Amino acid sequence: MRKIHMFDTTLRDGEQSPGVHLTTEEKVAIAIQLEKLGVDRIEAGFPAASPGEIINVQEITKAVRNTSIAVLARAHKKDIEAAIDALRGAATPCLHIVLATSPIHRKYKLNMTKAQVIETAEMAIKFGKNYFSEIEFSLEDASRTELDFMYEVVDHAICAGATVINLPDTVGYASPETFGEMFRKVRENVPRLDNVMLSTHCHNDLGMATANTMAAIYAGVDQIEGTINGIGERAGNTSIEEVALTLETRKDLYNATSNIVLNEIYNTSKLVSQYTGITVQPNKAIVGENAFAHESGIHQDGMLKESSTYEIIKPETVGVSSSTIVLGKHSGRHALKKKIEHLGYNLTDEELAHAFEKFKKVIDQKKYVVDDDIHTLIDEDYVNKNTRYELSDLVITYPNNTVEVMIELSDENRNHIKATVKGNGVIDALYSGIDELIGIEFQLQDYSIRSKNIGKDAVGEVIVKIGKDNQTYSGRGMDTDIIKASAKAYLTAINTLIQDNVKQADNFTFSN
Ligand SMILES: CC(=O)SCCNC(=O)CCNC(=O)[C@H](O)C(C)(C)COP(=O)(O)OP(=O)(O)OC[C@H]1O[C@@H](n2cnc3c(N)ncnc32)[C@H](O)[C@@H]1OP(=O)(O)O
Ligand SMILES: CC(C)C(=O)C(=O)O
Ligand SMILES: [Mg+2]
Repeated sequence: MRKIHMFDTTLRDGEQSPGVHLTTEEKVAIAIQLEKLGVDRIEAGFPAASPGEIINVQEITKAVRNTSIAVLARAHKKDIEAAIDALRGAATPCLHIVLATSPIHRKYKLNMTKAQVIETAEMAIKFGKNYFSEIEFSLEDASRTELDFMYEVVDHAICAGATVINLPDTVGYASPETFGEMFRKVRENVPRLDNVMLSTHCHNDLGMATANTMAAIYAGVDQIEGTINGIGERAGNTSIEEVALTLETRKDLYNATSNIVLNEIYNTSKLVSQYTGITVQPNKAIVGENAFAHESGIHQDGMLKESSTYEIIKPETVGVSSSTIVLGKHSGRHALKKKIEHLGYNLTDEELAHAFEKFKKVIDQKKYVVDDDIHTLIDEDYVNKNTRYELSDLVITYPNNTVEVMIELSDENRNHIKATVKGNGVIDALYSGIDELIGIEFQLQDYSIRSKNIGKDAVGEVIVKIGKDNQTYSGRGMDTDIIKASAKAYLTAINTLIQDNVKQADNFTFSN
């Protein structure tokens, strides 16, 4: 199987995203993470851009020793000198020289003839070759360059010493049907390409950066260039994570792989988003918030039965902890049942049908149904109906600097039972008293408390989880008195435990 060389330009083309300016520390932190991700080469910056950029690259070359570091320069002596300065201490440096070749760029931007373009490229590569063994030469705007001229430039560049030839789709003009063909033709017409690496670099102006990159891989390129989260000039670059996952998922088609450590993808995406300030769109492939979220009933049902029905990538593969089931307007009974079980309830089919009917009414009024809504719609009909033990009285005293709780419960036959217990704090005494009265063994797994609104008289909400025989039961209690809320939550969980056993849902996270 072929190995595709992954050239990451998050710190160069990615930093060309409008509004992005990374500090030295941020660039170094991203470079370290890119090395962990397993990219083969990191383009660390454009040293001629500013004295600070030279320092940025120098710091990166100190921190990253096992991954090749490249920098970009125009076909200009002073740009190459800045690159020499920046890469002086690098372990495996690469000089990347760019010069446009398309008629539009030659005429309007460079004001150069074809012969001048070839001469300028040759001079720059030969000058760079005195300092670097690895030189990448990019024919900027290659996808809009005449093929015959492209062959000529590529051949001259290789003769001058280029070790990588990069044919970029600088303005995102290419389409997969013809882009792959361009690489086949250039290989056929420039035999010397067999001795160097052939690369591509795509932009996303028409939303086809990854598609074009995959077409180039299919046509035989050795290296692809891209950025994390697809950031970059204008609409951005090919996103490295999309290519890595396409190779992983479609080995049957591309018969190629990469050195990317897939489960570092999500962490890397988060880091880049945090430092660049560019948020990832929720529906972005692989790293978007919704990439592993399922909202509609038919999909959720399929997912719960067998995740491969609706997921071609397992979230853990890219470092995401789990898929998400989002309860919304389009959700169905299977998802609701799973959610209800996840919250610690076990309903009969009839109760579930009733809860589902109520759920559909609630969702017509709200965009999302959160855990509170589910608790409310079930507690109204179910928990309250099945209550065995209820709090009937509670007295808290503090004799001689200790805590003592007198608790009275009514049981299912409306008999009143009482206990007075000392404890290490009110909740400890309260829960010990309840344990003594009910006499069932279980473990308190979790206790949490929060305020439902603002002010001294706010309603406190307590959620507890208790466990017995590898099963978990939860209970919720609300009261302006948080001790009473604690007692109610504990009793609800105990009533559910007594009533039956409920298995916790696994493998799925529910959004709330
Ligand atoms: C496709 C890409 O992404 S290429 C990389 C783009 N990245 C950057 O430009 C970031 C860093 N750039 C910079 O900081 C500045 O542009 C600098 C320092 C490099 C140059 O600044 P200036 O000298 O003021 O020139 P300016 O950027 O305004 O114009 C570009 C000049 O370079 C020339 N030029 C453009 N590309 C190239 C090239 N590949 N090789 C040689 N000359 C080039 C242009 O024709 C123009 O020349 P002119 O002044 O004779 O008309
Ligand atoms: C420097 C080159 C490779 C580039 O960024 C482009 O052509 O888009
Ligand atoms: Mg680019």
